[in-house]
Amino acid sequence: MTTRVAIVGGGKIGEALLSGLVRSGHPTRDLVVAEKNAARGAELTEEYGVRVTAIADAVEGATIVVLAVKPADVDGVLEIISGVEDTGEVERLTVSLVAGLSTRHYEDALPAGAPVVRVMPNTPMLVGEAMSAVTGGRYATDEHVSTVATLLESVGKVIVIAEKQMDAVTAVSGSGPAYAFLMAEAMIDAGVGLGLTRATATLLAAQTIRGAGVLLTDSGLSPVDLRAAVTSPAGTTAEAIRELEAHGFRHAFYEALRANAGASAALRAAAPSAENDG
Ligand SMILES: NC(=O)C1=CN([C@@H]2O[C@H](COP(=O)(O)OP(=O)(O)OC[C@H]3O[C@@H](n4cnc5c(N)ncnc54)[C@H](OP(=O)(O)O)[C@@H]3O)[C@@H](O)[C@H]2O)C=CC1
Ligand SMILES: O=C(O)[C@@H]1CCC=N1
Repeated sequence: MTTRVAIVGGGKIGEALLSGLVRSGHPTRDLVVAEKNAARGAELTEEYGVRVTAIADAVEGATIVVLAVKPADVDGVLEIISGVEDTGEVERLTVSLVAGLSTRHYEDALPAGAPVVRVMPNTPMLVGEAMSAVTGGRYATDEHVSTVATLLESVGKVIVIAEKQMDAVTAVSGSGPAYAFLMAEAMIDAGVGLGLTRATATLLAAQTIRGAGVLLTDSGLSPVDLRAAVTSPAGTTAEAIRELEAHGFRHAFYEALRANAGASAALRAAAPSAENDG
């Protein structure tokens, strides 16, 4: 059966999914976006050739409804979706990309027994290089989870996890690209400080991070081994690593990821129907 996907929220991650699906050959006639901001909607139509419409219209006939709005906008969207009659011709699967909120939160708002799958993706989906983690709610069957996993495999790598791991996943891979970009900014600024042009420093940092990423995913070696291979005895890298460690680099990551996971849990605690079992 055709997978007709409605993406509610055409912001950063909604566009990343849209772009990834279009790049992977998903027919645009089977994709529709609901986006509140008309100018933004027009941009998406121009860029990807997809129809942008109101939520109720987008959801009608969709087999998968993806929620890609900010956590605070979720309940309003769920109210509209719940009001759209399920014709019974196609089963509607609700997929949330939203941080923090548990599958139970959606199940409580949707018609009884509605299947819900929760995903934590990341923005490299835009270029088909996402890392997505998937978990099913109480009414989601293995088939629902595998339908979503298959869809997301077309835009990157996928793992199926237990819902209780979602906050940790958000901390590592959901937000992870931001840490890599922050590191790139810092390397570029430091390179400029050492006399490189910004363009040269940007090229050097970007290709270095890309190359290191490919080594990490494809070499079969651990990060420890890969770093050791760069760190020549009495060499330059050892000096840099010593400084990074002296400035609390590793500790900063522990604390940053803890703060990130805490922020996810806080989103759940603040939700109107406070469900804390995610
Ligand atoms: N960005 C990321 O890297 C990741 C984000 N996520 C999750 O994805 C969700 C979206 O994040 P992100 O894309 O960054 O946020 P954005 O603000 O970029 O995107 C959300 C979009 O949804 C629109 N919107 C809000 N309400 C409605 C509505 N009722 N109908 C249609 N569109 C609506 C917003 O419009 P307006 O701005 O006008 O309100 C905005 O364009 C969040 O819940 C986040 O936790 C998950 C993983 C990674
Ligand atoms: O910053 C956020 O809240 C979202 C979730 C993961 C990445 N971006």
